[in-house]
Amino acid sequence: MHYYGTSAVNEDGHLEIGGVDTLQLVEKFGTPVYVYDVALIRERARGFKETFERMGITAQVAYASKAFSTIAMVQLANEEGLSLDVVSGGELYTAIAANFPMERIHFHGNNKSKEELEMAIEYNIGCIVVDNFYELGLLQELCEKKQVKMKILLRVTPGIEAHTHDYILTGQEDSKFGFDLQNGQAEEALLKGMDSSYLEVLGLHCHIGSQIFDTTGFVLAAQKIIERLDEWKKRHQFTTKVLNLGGGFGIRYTSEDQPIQPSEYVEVIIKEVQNKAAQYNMEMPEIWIEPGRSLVGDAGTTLYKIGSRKNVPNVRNYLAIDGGMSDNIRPSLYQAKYEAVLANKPLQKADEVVSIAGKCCESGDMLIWDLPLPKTNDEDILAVFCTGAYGYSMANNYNRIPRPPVVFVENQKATLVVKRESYEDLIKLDLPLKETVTLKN
Ligand SMILES: Cc1ncc(COP(=O)(O)O)c(C=O)c1O
Ligand SMILES: N[C@@H](CCCC[NH3+])C(=O)O
Repeated sequence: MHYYGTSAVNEDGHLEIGGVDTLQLVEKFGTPVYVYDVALIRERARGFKETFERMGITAQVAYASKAFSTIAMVQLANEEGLSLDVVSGGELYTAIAANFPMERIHFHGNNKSKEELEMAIEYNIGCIVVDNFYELGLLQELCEKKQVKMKILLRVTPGIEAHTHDYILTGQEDSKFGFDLQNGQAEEALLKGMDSSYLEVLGLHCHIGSQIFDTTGFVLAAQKIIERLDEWKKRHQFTTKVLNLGGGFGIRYTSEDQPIQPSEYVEVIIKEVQNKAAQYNMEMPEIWIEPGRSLVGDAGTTLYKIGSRKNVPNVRNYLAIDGGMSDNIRPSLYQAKYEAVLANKPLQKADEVVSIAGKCCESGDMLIWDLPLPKTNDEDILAVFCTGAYGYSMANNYNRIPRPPVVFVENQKATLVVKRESYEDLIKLDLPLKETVTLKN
């Protein structure tokens, strides 16, 4: 079994994380519960930042908070000197509540509303990553009205097909995101941005997809963008201050995944930008990146209680846990795979193969297929590894299942950072039939 970060088996033969026995966590916080290894998040953040520092590159490492956005996580990102990528008013609001420095916030999204843009302007955030012509016009209008100048990056699609699941591919021509670099739209957007007295085009952004293991896509994207920047320098005297190459660095969920170290992705990107910049006699831009999954993914473990079992003779043994697609939708959405152990006896030899079913009313609510496990009793605790990215952030209340709490562990200490949702929370926004407002014609 692969143990991530501070995860280990302790003297009592239990899984521990951050020096805390997971069974104690279960006793205190119940199940399901998301547990985060804070030391591992810090290590990952430092891995990215130190590589830029070592190679003498001015950079921003922006945590893509869509992967896992809570006040405590945003504060942790701030403690580690990261910048922050937000994609909605809600993520921005979380950053505001966490007192995150506004100048290090970058606002993304392919359909930011007028209200969201106004909020970004009001809080004077670091920059807006403009995605399309509609937004460019709207932002220019809002900035003019408020008589402010906003820094922007233009998100471009370089026409790269990275090797990953179709739903998380974003750099190809046929994408809902960004200005196309090849068909002239990116250049048109640049001219509009340069022409505006209320916008300052800091540079370009691209994000080719998520859970990518190969550096080729990043290299090709950097090449294509810098070639275009050279043309724009000649034609429009535009020099880019910033080149943001997005996130998407892959992590290990199972033994099928073989990611490289975060530092290796960064080194390859830096070297390519340096080579290309030298080739075109271009000033070296700042390099920004936006890792989400690779900062928090393997730091998260979800603990579940084992419940019912259904054996279909000669077919399959189903073992159900007290969560499922409501706290981790990734297996149902992307056929994502995970590894797991019994937290109360991780070293015990497997003696059967089971499939872990969630408790939602959906046949597709299967968390792990064909997992070798020791014979289980109900009340055993299943620890599913690597659930730190897009688990809590994509959690939902399907079947009115309350979302689990989030606990940070570090140096033998556990801190509750998100409370468990209660049944009262679930109905908090509901109004009884008689009190609802009806609109009459
Ligand atoms: C624009 C942008 N930046 C950053 C990310 C973070 O990606 P990941 O979590 O794969 O690092 C995403 C998500 O794919 C994204 O769309
Ligand atoms: N939510 C996706 C990644 C989407 C990345 C956001 N652009 C996942 O869990 O893999």
